[in-house]
Amino acid sequence: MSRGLWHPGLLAGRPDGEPGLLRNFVGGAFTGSAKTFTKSSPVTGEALFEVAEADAGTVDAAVDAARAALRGPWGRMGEQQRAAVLRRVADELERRFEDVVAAEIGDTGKSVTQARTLDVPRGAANFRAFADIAASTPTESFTTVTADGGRALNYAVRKPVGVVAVIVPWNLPLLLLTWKVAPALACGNTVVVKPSEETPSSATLLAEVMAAAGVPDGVFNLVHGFGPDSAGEFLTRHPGVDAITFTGESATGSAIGKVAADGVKAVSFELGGKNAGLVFADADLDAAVEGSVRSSFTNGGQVCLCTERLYVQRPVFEEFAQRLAERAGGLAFGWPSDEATGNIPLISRQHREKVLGHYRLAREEGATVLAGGGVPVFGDARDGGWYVQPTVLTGLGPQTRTNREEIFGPVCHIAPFDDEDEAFALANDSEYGLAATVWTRDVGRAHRAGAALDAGLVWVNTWFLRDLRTPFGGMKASGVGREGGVHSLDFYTELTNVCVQL
Ligand SMILES: NC(=O)c1ccc[n+]([C@@H]2O[C@H](COP(=O)([O-])OP(=O)(O)OC[C@H]3O[C@@H](n4cnc5c(N)ncnc54)[C@H](O)[C@@H]3O)[C@@H](O)[C@H]2O)c1
Ligand SMILES: O=C/C=C/C=C(\O)C(=O)O
Repeated sequence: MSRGLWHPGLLAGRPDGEPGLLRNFVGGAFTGSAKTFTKSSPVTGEALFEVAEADAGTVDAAVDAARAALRGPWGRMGEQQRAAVLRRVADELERRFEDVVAAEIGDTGKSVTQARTLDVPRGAANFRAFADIAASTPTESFTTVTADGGRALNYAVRKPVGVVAVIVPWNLPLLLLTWKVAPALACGNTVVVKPSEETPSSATLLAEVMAAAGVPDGVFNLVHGFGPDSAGEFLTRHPGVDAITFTGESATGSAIGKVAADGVKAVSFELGGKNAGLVFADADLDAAVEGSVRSSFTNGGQVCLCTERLYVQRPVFEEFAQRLAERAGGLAFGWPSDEATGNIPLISRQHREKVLGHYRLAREEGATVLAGGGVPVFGDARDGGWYVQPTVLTGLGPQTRTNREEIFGPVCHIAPFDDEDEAFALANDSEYGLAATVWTRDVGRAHRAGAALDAGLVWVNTWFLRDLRTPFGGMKASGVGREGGVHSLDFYTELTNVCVQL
């Protein structure tokens, strides 16, 4: 018999008896369903959970519950009261800290160090940040002088959009879910969330947290399932949904965009990337190597912000390439529960096939493999999981598929450049425009990069350093719109301008 859903065995990616059942959460109650699917461990391939797949009727019930809750106590609260509820959610998440860590590791196989320092703290931080932002951001007001010399007062009122569908991927499950749920709720909306089929656990635990924190029934609803012809599509097609916020692949964003257009629904899309890192010869090379190890290999390279294209100025290219390859080869393959673990498994067999397909393609395109390129052998249960070696490639031109397609694994290609203009042009030569990272000691160049690079996020001498008040999102195929700070308020509210003739 299982010792509960979030048992310590998950920290090693192992089951503990019979797989537990993860259920949908509708109108404040957990509900099962006729159909279930199996969630397996990326670490060992063993079955961890059965998950209740929401059918169209369950999605209807979730949307109805969300709509009804808009008219209930939630709809009557002021923003300060809602902020207080969200702070209780953050407190409760922290009280359940080790359960959430176990849930995240069970689903993804990520390292305990990352879960404890990034994923779970950011979950709590998202609720506190948007409680503060929503409760303290003013709206505009203008006095108008009319033709006859009279006066009119204009002021804007923020109102919730209504029922928001939140559809998120598997790579940073709690972080990405709460990054959207927190501002949506802070603005007075109600939500129906659809986590990835690969990562049902932390969203289920968040439903427990919501109930314990006193979030009124129907404000947070959860439906499990897949995309097409399943919970994801039922939700985006639902006429009762007012807005869709989505993080995931660009192709999925495009499919959802078509459906949203039919329903004339507002969308916010955070999509894929093929992010460049630029290392100039004047950079602190130690910092650039360590920063690039992080930016290419964190979370098994499964972060939309990860660097898959590194361009290094010619005088330091050889040294940088050699040092990066050595560091990649030296990253520890521990169990998730080992604090020193540097490599984590990919999320699924299917995703590993995709990444290994790219490793093969790179060789076919003529790449030189400086590190990795294959699958590690453990001699233990992890051989049943979805690990690949962190991989450093070189020798390919900018038009190769390796340098154009998002791989979403622990892999980067490294190529030399001669001057700043060439570096910026190479970085911009992409269908995507999410993030760029620049390593330089030249302060003028740092600012020129910020202006020149076609990316929603430009980091200088750092990577993935986040302030939740700042705009976040991508250009080109990397997204539509911005979230973060007041930009989240703009998406999760409707503004009514009130004009009063004085
Ligand atoms: N820009 C960002 O902020 C950001 C952040 C994280 C991940 N990503 C991107 O996410 C991708 C990896 O995640 P993934 O593989 O889970 O993405 P995905 O697009 O396959 O799936 C994302 C979510 O959409 C659902 N979905 C799939 N098809 C759907 C449909 N037709 N209708 C409704 N829902 C549907 C999935 O079930 C899942 O919950 C990468 O491309 C990565 O770059 C982007
Ligand atoms: O995988 C993508 C990471 C996205 C990060 C955020 O959305 C964030 O830090 O708010």
